[in-house]
Amino acid sequence: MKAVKTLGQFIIEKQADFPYAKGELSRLLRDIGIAAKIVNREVNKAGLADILGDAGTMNIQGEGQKKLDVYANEQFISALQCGGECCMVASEENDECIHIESEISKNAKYVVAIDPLDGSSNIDVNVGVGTIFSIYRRISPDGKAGLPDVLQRGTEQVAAGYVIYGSSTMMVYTTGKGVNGFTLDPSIGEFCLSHPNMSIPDDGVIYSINEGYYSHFPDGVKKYIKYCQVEDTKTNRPYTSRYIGSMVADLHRNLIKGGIFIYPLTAAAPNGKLRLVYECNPMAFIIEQAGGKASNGHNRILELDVTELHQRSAIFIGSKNMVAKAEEMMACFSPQRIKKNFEGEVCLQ
Ligand SMILES: O=P(O)(O)OC[C@H]1O[C@](O)(COP(=O)(O)O)[C@@H](O)[C@@H]1O
Ligand SMILES: [Mg+2]
Ligand SMILES: [Mg+2]
Repeated sequence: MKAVKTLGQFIIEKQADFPYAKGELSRLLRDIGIAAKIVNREVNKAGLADILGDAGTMNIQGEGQKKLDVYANEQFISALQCGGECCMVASEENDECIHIESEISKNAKYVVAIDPLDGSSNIDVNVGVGTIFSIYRRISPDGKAGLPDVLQRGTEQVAAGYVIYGSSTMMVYTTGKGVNGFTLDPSIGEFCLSHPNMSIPDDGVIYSINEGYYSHFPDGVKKYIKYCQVEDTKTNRPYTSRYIGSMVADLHRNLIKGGIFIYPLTAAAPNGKLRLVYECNPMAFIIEQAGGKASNGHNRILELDVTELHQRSAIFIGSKNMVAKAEEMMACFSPQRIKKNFEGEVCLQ
C-alpha cells in the first residue's frame, strides 16, 4: 500500500531545502490549503448552498462579482489574517491592497496576491473553476507593506500555485524547486501528494484559445491558429482545440497533457484580459518550473515590469516548443504594430 504523504508533511520535509527557513512560508502554504478546503466544500455543493449566481456587486475590473467570487475572497483573506504569516493581500476582487494590521501579522515576511475564484463564468454551470495565488517576500520596511511589495517582477515570486475545483480538487504549487500536485481526499480532509515532480511535455497537440474572438486577434495569432489546423501528420497536426474558459482548468490540462493556452490582445481587450499579478505571473512561474514557457508573445512574462495592481497582459503559455512557434509568428508583428492593427490600419501581412 503506497504511503500517503499529506501537503503538511511534504511542506515540512521540503523546508530542509531552504537552510534558513523558519517555517513562515510553510505555515503560509498551510493557511492557503485550509481556505482551499473551505471553498471546496461550498463549490462541491454550490447548487444547494445558495452560493450560485451574482452577488449584485462589481469589482474594479468592471466585472459583475459572483457570490462565489466574494465568498472565496473572504475565506482566503480571513485564513491569511488568522495565520499570521502574511502582512498584506492583493486580490482581484479588491480595488486596493488589504493590510493585515494584527500584532502577529503586521511585520510578517510575506505578501500574497490572489485570484480567489478563477473561471467565474463557469461557476453556475458546474464546470471546473480554480484559485490562483502568488507569494512575494515583503521588500518594504516593517509595518510599511504597500503597493511596491506586490508590483515586483514575477521573477521575484518565492512561491506560486493554484487550486482546481474539478472532478477532484487539487492544489498544485512551486517554491522554485519543481512543481508538485496534491489531491484532496475528502475522507481524511487532507491534500495528499498525487502528482510529484510535474513536468509539461515540450510538445503537445492541444491549442486552447477563445476562437470566438478570431476576427479581433492579431495576425500573428491568426497565423498560429491556421498553423495548428493544417493537416501534417509528421507534426501531429491538425492539433485539437480545447477551451474550458477557466484559465486554471485549461492550464492544468495542458500541464499534464502538453499544449498551449493563448489569451492575446484583442480589439475588446487591447491590453489583454488576464491580470499579470495574480493570474499570468503565478501561472508562468509554475509552467516554467515544469519545463514550459510563458510570454506575452514577445517577452517573458516573469520579466515584465509591473506598474499597476490590476495590470493586464497578453499570455502565450504551455509546452515550450509550441510557445516558441507561436512567438515566431508573432515576431512578424511588433506590439506597436499590433496596436496599430486595432486602430484599423491595414496590416502588412
Ligand atoms: O470568456 P473569455 O473571454 O474567453 O475569458 C475566459 C478567461 O477569463 C477568466 O475567467 C478570467 O478570470 P476570472 O474568472 O478570475 O475573472 C479566465 O479564467 C479565463 O481563462
Ligand atoms: Mg481569473
Ligand atoms: Mg477571479
